[in-house]
Amino acid sequence: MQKLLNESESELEAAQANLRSAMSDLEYLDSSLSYQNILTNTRFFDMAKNQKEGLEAIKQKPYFARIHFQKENEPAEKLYIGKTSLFDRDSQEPIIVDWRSPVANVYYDGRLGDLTYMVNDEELKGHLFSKRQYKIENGKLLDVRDIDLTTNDELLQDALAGKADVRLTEIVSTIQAEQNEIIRAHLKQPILVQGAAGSGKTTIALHRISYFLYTMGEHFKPQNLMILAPNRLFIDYIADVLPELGVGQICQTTFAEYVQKATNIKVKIQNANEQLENAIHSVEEYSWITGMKGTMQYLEIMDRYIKKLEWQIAEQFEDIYIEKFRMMKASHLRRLFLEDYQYMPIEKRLAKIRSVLQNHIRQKKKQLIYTLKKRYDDILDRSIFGIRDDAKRKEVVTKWIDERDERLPQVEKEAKTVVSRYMKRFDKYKIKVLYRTFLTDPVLLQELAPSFTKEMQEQFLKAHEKEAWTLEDLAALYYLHARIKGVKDEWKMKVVFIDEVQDYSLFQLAALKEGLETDMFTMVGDLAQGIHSYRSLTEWDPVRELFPRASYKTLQKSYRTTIEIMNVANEVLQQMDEDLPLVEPVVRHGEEPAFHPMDKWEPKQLAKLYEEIRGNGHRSIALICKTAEDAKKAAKVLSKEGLHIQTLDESSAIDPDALLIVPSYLSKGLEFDAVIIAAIDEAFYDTALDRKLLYVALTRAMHELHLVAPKKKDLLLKD
Ligand SMILES: Nc1ncnc2c1ncn2[C@@H]1O[C@H](COP(=O)(O)OP(=O)(O)OP(=O)(O)O)[C@@H](O)[C@H]1O
Repeated sequence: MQKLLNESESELEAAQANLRSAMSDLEYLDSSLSYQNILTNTRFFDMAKNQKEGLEAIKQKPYFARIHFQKENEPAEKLYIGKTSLFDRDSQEPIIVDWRSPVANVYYDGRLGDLTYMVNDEELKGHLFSKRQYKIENGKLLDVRDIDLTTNDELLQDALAGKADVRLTEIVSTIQAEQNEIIRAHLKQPILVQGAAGSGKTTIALHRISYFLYTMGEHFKPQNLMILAPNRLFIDYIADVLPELGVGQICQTTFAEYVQKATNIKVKIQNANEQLENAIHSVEEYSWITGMKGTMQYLEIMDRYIKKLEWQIAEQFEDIYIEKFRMMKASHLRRLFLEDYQYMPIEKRLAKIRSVLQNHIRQKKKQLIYTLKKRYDDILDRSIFGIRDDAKRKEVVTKWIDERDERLPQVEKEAKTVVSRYMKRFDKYKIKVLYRTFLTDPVLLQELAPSFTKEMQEQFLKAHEKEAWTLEDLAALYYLHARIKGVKDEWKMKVVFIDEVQDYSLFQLAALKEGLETDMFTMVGDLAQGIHSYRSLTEWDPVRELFPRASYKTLQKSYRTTIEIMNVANEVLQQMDEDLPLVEPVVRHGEEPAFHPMDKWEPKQLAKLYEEIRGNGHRSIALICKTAEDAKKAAKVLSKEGLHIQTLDESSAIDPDALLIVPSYLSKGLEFDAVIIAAIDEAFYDTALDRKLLYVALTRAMHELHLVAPKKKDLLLKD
């Protein structure tokens, strides 16, 4: 590797020198030639630079596994697997194969013995003699182990015993077979994953992106991929993994952010977590509206609205004329709009009709001018030869010539402007105004939502008296925008990865699918953590109906927590209304979660507990409360003790050295070495929402869990 690195360095230097001389040649060479020259040399320079950086990145840990493998009808070989591939310069033989390459699948998936694997949709056969794992750090080989089915995956055990860095890391060396199946599942098809807390959903989604770009990179640029995460905090949390996996430049955003950018509609939306807080405190009025706005029923209402607009437009088509000559019939234009171009967004259809008309009129105009000229010629002929009286003849001929000379340019001019004038009748839509009109106009509401009772209509109108925007409205705005204006190419991602998909409504997913015109979605989520379920998904069947091509997978093993912590979390999971299977922790033991009875905030005691946890060697430690209000209180109380604390909100950048104070719902997706759940002022009640909030909080802990409350039942646990 050092030899390759040296070579690569000299190549880079050479490329740099070439580029420099290409630049200096710019002045006296023919400009297009020198431009070419610079372009080629820049490309060489970039390649050399990437290669050198790639080599440097893997130098300290070039590979993590080796397979002794024989492809059918070929000699057996020993293949080393690493994060990127490395080839012998002379023979072009692989020295290290990339973990994403087809043959590496054998390492993740294959049992020892005869097996099959796929290359470019073709099934190949082979025989696997052995799988070997290496532990290499800083260029030193620390351990070597042969693995097969019977031995426990010690590398995995090691990895899981590691410390959380308040960041997600890549797991290429310990990907498990069930996870590998999802990472490598058919890339051109959608996939939906129900995975238990800590089963690696987020991690897998990120590895699938890396695998996707490796395999399909020729057809898809990273800019065409989008990952939708719940909030900025979460994006920050995953941000480091993508470059580590060799993936940069992919759009990482939230649904709300994406919609506002793609539609260019700026609205201040009520935060989903504020809505959630309202739900926790049961203060939201008319909560049926929030739920309803996420359903396919609401999508149908929007469809009806769009139909109505279409008819209004269709009615405005009239025959189009130049002078008294009809250029195109209204009925034809209407048919183009309502039928032939129906697959396009409304404004795109109108633009298309405009250009069709323009072309058509350009053709027709030539004919028209020809006909008119001919008519004048005939008349002039007749006048010249038919009128005897000189004066009279002169008068008539002049009249016709004057008329002709005035009329023909007029027709030319008319032909140029008629389409623009004609199309002026069609206004450009303002989506926000359009949608607000629907929310506030009783007649329109009655027409579009006939199934609403009188009372529902009244509540609906009342709820929208004041202009306010929620996440649900964004889905509707996006849908209307997509159907009326169409999503611009730069925002039309071709492949979408959604984490925490249980927090989406069906309408949100349908709107995205419609706007992006693709179903290539990788969706991962967990219904047991569906804390927004009053407005989002409570089962997967409707999603599977929406994505009929999607494969559906489940992950039941949790890699995050110890058996002891998972047992407590499972006790809460069992109380949920949904019939969800218990989570199986991978075999890893730890301390029994400790219960510390506390009737009111005891800052000294909590500070002592925190110090004890730190004393056990843990670094990322969170104190989770049910609500933001409670978290604020905890922060106030504890900061008086002089502890270094940070209260997390959605846009926080996590301080790895602080005691993190987090409201339960915001902790979703994150993980910490140790977690203290404090239900001192606000207990978790026996409601669907509280059970989920508590479950989320419990499953954040990797190694240690402490429960602080007046009574165990405040945490929904038995004494
Ligand atoms: N195969 C694996 N090898 C090593 N670590 C793994 C593996 N799979 C998952 N992990 C680790 O388990 C933890 C949980 O993973 P991740 O956060 O992706 O799970 P999740 O299903 O998204 O969890 P949640 O639903 O709770 O957000 C992470 O620390 C991850 O690195």
